[in-house]
Amino acid sequence: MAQLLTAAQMRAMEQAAIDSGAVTGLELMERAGAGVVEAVMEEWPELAQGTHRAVVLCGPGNNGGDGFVVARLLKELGWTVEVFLYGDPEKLPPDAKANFERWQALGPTSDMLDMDAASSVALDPSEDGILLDAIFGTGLSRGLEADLRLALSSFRSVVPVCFLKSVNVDVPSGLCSDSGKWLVGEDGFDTAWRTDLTVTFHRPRVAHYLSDAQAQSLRVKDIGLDAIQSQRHASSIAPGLTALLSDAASRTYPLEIESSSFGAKDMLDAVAPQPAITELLQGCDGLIDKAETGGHKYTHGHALVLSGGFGQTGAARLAARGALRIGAGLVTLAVPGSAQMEVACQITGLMMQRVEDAAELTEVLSDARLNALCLGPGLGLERARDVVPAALAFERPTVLDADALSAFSDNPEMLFANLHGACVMTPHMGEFARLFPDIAQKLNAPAKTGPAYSKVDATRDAAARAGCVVLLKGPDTVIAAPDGRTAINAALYERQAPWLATAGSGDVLAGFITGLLARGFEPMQAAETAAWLHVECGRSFGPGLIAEDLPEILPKVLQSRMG
Ligand SMILES: NC(=O)C1=CN([C@@H]2O[C@H](COP(=O)(O)OP(=O)(O)OC[C@H]3O[C@@H](n4cnc5c(N)ncnc54)[C@H](O)[C@@H]3O)[C@@H](O)[C@H]2O)[C@@H](O)CC1
Ligand SMILES: [K+]
Repeated sequence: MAQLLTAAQMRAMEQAAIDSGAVTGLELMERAGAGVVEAVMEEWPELAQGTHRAVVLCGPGNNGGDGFVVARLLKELGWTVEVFLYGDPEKLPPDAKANFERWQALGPTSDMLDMDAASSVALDPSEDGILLDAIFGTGLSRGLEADLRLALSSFRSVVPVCFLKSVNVDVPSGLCSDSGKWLVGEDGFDTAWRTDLTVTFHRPRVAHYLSDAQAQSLRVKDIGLDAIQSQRHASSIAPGLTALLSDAASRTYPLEIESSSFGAKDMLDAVAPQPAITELLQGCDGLIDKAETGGHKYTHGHALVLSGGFGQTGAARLAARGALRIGAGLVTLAVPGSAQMEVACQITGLMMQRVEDAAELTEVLSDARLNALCLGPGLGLERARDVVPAALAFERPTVLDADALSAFSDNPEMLFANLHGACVMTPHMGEFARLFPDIAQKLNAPAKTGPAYSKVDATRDAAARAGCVVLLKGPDTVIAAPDGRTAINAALYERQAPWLATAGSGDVLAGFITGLLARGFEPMQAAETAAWLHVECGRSFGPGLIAEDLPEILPKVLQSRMG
């Protein structure tokens, strides 16, 4: 678990620390610069040996100030350091200016817009090292102007020629730190580029987990705000925004901020996956101890997974297997007559029930022990339009995926009218855009100014409109509840699991969520936990993964959490 901060929140925390008198802005900047140097050495231990080369690009604000600190520290280590500035040194804010002046005592600063600046760097490819982007951080307010973009791309073209690693201070310049969007300039162009390393401070920004096209690696360096904050009153206020990274990560206690611009509504609470995971493992213990405790399979819930017709049952079978593996006591596949033989030949451990249409489903659901439903994988559009309203009428915990969403593309209002608070919708971006066209349009529109409308904003808005949990898939899966609680399950950086992009993977995720709903997890918790475990399964299996492997690797993942 990691708590994520917006630019405004980070600024408010820094300001509160400075106002408390415990630290100065200059000291925080020094720690930030030292943190960057430390992160670079950690990322590439070979750079910690001997001397190397740094090309440092500084901007007109405090991000640039961090850059001047890095330049000085590396120069003191004996590195060859070349510094370029975008902007007027006279207009630098006070802390950045102080560090500019300290750098000036050690070496020159050139104009970054000088046409020959980048080519002079390229002339000497003799030493490896870093290209440091300290142009803009959390203060970026609009897209980069064309002359700066041109200069930046010239410097970037030097990177492979000179064997440099590309490093960003805080965020890559041009990326909106609240939304993960690359802001476009007046001419509609942006500066998108995937770099080697981003070094940020105190806590990650929201953007670090919202875009997979920014940096290969992310390091978060402590600048002493935790130590200051532990001397102050700690608070946590919902609704929260969390990255579901690891239940082993440290707990966070946000500073209590008195600034009026820093309202409770924006505060990020630490809604960790820890409680959910713990509960799940206790559930597994319960299964193991079933004989002793007298537990019964019905006490672990009974999930019903609706299947499509003949030749279309694979997706539902995958979902059902996922639901069973994650701990539902019983899982039944609801199958039309045409597909009964096909399903019967393929399943073990699962049960089967003939459900031809909405009327038969209504009859089957009169059994109140069927306490979680999965609608969508392989269901078929026509069958979905028939059975989905009938299923939703029972107001049981329900996952809606794939065809259960696509079937209502032409009339999303009809679906929304039937949804209830115990539902979890799991659209991918295409399905999302068909159900929430206006929200998707807002999300996909190029942004010239920040903070831009983000995937977090879009998922929250969709959850509020639908009145249920929405899980919007991607390498940066966002999960939001109608009350504003939000989590990002990011399969980025060290949690990358590209193998999850395989046919049927989403069906298993729907099954995982359904299984947890059957176990009594509340919808948000079920979606968060299932999404987290889904990525862990992908990581655990590794290359060669097919969807069938996901439920089968789950026991190993769960056992590893039991320690
Ligand atoms: N506030 C603090 O105490 C600390 C801040 N730190 C650093 O400070 C950064 C934030 O500093 P700032 O708030 O000064 O913001 P930035 O340094 O990101 O940039 C702000 C400046 O850039 C200008 N600007 C914004 N977008 C522009 C564009 N597209 N074209 C041209 N100019 C543009 C603004 O008018 C402003 O002058 C953080 O990202 C972090 O790197 C760290 O030193 C830690 C301590
Ligand atoms: K930067």
